[in-house]
Amino acid sequence: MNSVIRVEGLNKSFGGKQVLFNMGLAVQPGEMVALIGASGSGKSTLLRHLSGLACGDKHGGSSISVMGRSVQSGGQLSGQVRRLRADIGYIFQQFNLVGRLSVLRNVLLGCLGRMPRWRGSLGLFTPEEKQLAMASLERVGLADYAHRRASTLSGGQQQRVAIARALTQRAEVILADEPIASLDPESARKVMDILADINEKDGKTVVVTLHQVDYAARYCKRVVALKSGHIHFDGSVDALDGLFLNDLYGGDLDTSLVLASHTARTPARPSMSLIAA
Ligand SMILES: Nc1ncnc2c1ncn2[C@@H]1O[C@H](COP(=O)(O)OP(=O)(O)OP(=O)(O)O)[C@@H](O)[C@H]1O
Repeated sequence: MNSVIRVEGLNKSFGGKQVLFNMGLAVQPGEMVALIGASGSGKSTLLRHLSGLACGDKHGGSSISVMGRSVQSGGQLSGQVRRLRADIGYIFQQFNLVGRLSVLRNVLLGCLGRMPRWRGSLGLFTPEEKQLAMASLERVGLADYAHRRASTLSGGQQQRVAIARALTQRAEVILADEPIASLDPESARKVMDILADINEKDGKTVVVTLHQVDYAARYCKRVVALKSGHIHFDGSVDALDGLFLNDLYGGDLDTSLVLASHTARTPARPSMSLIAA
């Protein structure tokens, strides 16, 4: 099967300090992969390279492609990276919404990558685009909030708006960088439920960086663990036992939490219809 994301030989340095080392990664279409690792291990940096928000070092002949199209190679962004970004939805820890705009306007911004620039700059969206944006808001349980200012929503709601924007973008690949790091447990669960639903029902490929290993265990079958800029482990979530996590995090982790949720993973997650604002 052709990988939807392929990384080969990626090195990255900041001011002479190398932070990613010869990374290689292949993600298949429809996978939901958790990127875990201690703070500073390189998770966000790797994710930023996948969408061309950062460029690898020139040496080492690195290459990154998404959906068979080059994002960058040899430390240079591809000329088609802007077009390619239309297929990549990026979810940020701090949501990246325009607070003074309505929720619906924010979601419509997802259309910009696929419409003529002049129409985008005038904010002229077609009825079909508005319909898609409303359907995306419905999907994340926030249709009733469409005309509210984005800044008036809670953090969890804003993150769901950001996901609705990625849905409206019709992104095939969703990269989520610490999407639940600043959310309370209930909001975090809703956000992860939505990402899992999009992965399962729409077959979108999801790569999500997570600090909370219990969420990785609950929502992802595959885990890629980074340690000091190296891929330390890439395989089944079943490997997440206490010994493994102590080694990865240097003992700075409550593994009882992880193992409890890992074994309690079997009960089905609530259906999307149960996700309320
Ligand atoms: N723009 C930058 N300039 C200099 N150093 C950077 C920059 N971005 C990241 N780094 C360094 O790269 C390394 C990896 O950082 P990164 O943010 O990718 O780690 P992380 O695993 O995502 O951490 P966290 O979980 O805390 O977000 C760290 O040493 C960090 O200080």
